[in-house]
Amino acid sequence: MTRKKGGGRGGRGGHGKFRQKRSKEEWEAMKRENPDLAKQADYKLAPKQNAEFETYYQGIGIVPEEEWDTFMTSLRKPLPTTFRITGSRNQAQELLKIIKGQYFSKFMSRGDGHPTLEPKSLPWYPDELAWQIDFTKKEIKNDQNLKRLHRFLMSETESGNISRQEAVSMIPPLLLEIEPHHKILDMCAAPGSKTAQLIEMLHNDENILVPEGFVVANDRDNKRCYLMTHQVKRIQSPNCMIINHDARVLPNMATSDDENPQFVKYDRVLCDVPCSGDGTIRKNPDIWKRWNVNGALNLHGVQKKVLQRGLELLAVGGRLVYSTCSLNPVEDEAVILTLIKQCEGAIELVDVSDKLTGLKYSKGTYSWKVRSRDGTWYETKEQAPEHFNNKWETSIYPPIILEAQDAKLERCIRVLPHQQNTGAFFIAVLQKTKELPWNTKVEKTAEQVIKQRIDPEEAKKLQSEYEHFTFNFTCNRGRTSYAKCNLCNTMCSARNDFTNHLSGRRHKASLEKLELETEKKIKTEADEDGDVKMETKQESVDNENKEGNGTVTSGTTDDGNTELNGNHVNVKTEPGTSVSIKEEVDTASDEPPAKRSRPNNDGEIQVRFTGHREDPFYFCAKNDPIWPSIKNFYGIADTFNIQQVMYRNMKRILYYVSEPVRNLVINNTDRVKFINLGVKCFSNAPSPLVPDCDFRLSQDGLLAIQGHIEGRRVLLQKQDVITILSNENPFICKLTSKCQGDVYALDPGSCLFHFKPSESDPEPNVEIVFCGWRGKTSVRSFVSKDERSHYLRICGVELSDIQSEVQKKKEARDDDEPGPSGTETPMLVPSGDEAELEQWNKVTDVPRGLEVDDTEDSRLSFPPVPVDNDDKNNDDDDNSDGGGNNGAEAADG
Ligand SMILES: C[S@@+](CC[C@H](N)C(=O)[O-])C[C@H]1O[C@@H](n2cnc3c(N)ncnc32)[C@H](O)[C@@H]1O
Repeated sequence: MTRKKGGGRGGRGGHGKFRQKRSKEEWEAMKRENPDLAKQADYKLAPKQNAEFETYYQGIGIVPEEEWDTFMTSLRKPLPTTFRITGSRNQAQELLKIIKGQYFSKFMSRGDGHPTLEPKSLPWYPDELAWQIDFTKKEIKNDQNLKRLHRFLMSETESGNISRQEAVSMIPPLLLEIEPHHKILDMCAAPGSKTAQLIEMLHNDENILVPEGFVVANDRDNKRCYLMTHQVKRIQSPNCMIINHDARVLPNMATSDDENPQFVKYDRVLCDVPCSGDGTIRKNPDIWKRWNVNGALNLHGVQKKVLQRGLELLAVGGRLVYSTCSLNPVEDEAVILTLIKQCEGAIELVDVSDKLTGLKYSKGTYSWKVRSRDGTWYETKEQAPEHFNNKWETSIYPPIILEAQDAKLERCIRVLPHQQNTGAFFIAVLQKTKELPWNTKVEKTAEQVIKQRIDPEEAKKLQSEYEHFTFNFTCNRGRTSYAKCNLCNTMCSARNDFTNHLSGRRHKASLEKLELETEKKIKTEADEDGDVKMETKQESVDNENKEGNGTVTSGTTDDGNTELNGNHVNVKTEPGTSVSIKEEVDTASDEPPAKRSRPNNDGEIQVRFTGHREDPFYFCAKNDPIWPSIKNFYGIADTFNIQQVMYRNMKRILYYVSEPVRNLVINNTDRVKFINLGVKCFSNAPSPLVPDCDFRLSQDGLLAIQGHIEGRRVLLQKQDVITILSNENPFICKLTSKCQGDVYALDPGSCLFHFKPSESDPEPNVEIVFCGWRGKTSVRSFVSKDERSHYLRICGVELSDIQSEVQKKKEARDDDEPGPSGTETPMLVPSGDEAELEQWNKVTDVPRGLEVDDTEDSRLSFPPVPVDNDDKNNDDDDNSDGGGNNGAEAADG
């Protein structure tokens, strides 16, 4: 019998009959007729109470008794609004000036009987770039007086210049102290608010257009990876890649395709693990209903394994931040302490108390208790009944005081909601001081082992008995600290892990596979004389990987062991050969190489990743035939490496990635499931006006590549920026005389507009670079409407100044009068009411080429409308090119 999704009382995510979708009217009727039922059905109306939650946290003692009531009261209130100003330092400072001057000052004291807005900058966030307003998002949205602020926040968020993020969630990236050269791993990254912050920090130095470092953002949930793509895309960084793996077994990434490749060790790791989330109860009131003590107990194991893998991938000297939005020590200190003990001095908690000046928080706790669902408290494993201990891990119990002191657990940070009106959060900063004990390269010989063992006879016996294992007896007071299975690359950290592994399916399968492989090798490599060339077992496994038939990557599995990670892609091979992605791309051709991911029956080895199947990533070859025309047309310097340009399906949209990102992709396609990377830098949009080049610049990747572009650059004065951005297609003669000269000197086609502050034109104190089009008699910009608004704001333009023009245009449209030929079209900037905003969206999103034409004959010369339907790399809502179908909107191009 199958149960309907979401149906059934107590079913996963369902509140039985209450959980059906209702229209607004139905809700209203239900509230009138049966308020009790309505309350139960709507978690927003349900009482914010949970007796088990209260008893538990009162019993645990992380909130001082005298603060308990304030703590509970604050948990029941909705969250205030917080945001960060992003972007390069200069851009951020300019926007900050505008926010303070034009938005906040007006709302500081409204004098209309309403409470004032009182925005506060978060004292612990550098340069006044993070702000809190004690109004909820909804209050801001619904208050007529705050409409303008609301629209500003929305528009600047969409253009990526501010990020609406919970205050506490900004702390972990901050504590990672990112520098431009850092290799950064975000293990559980979706939906990506912290990833975005990490990428921004990587790009903090505006003198470095493409930093050396990179961000690998991973999430196990395939769908959430796509959510993250949207979040990350706003930042337009060629230094980031999104991958899709279980963080417990996150594959190693090779830095080369040598026989013995080096694997990436990250300088910074963010381990923002899945958690019970009770710290987000203010934002997610449904947690009141479903919280119980088992939530944390269930997650403790996963959290430990993700952290363990993070520490394995961290470079010695590197820093890892572990964080949860849970208040529960079982998910917090218990996880940290376990790993500190397990790592035997290789990691330590960092004291960051001086890094967060002004943040109120509680220090990590030394003691807690474990509670079962029947309400019994346990302080030690010994107190708990056997059935309880069989179910839960030993590491959930509190430590003895000395252990907690040794580990310096007080260095952990727990932010409580009432301390400064935020969500609750836990953060621990760890430093890796030496290699982890189970990763040390020196493996003990049987003789050494015997010397250090309490029971040398048993060690000797074990070592000779289990040929695939290496035993390490060097620590833990003479007890076996681990046995490593060299066959499966599995770490067994306790005696029962070892026996479980031996009898487990994985080990048996590996043994069988090894036998089969050895047999096969013996057969195929027997020469005519019957000589047999034997391979070592390790070589056999290595070769297997090179052929794309399984990848040896270590990772930690459900049972805490490290295993072979069977993540795979389809690698097209002729029988007996292996084709690397490098070889494919070096064969320059206009056609994409054969699809690597398409299975076929001859010679292709099919190996699978989970989730949505991704199109492959192809990199252009050095001598790629598409390149000379682009290079010549835009005057691209020789410093630009065409091999960093990538495409996915057809060479219609070209993406740019940083060099380290490219190298990681080409060396790891058979190990890693890449979801998204690169920024769009060129797209194919042929025009009869531009016979020499079919590719047009794209705003997304412009900042990353503009340093290499020597031609087709028009220097603007501030007045020109305003003219171009506030009109759809202004005549060239409306530009300043110097600018007119530059534009007339260009042939029609895609170009780059550049404003640099100078002595004569000092404001705004920030460079502005955007894509545009030089038509026959007019120019236009190719940037999204939100970006246009942003740059105009930076230039000090009050959008309402051109409101009347919008109104005129709107009226003309309403009367169904076509726009007069030979006139330029005023920009449609949103002003006051929703209707106008709607109109703005409508108009700027529709291809309007013919309508806004500025010369009679140019109507005939519109380029065919290129539809970016193979732009799968980025998601569908790409409006960065002025919205609508690319190219077709060009004024007269
Ligand atoms: C707390 S959320 C991360 C929030 C994110 N860091 C941010 O700031 O937007 C936890 C994430 O972990 C992911 N996740 C759960 N189990 C995982 C696993 N075993 N490996 C990797 N990701 C996992 C979930 O899909 C979820 O997106």
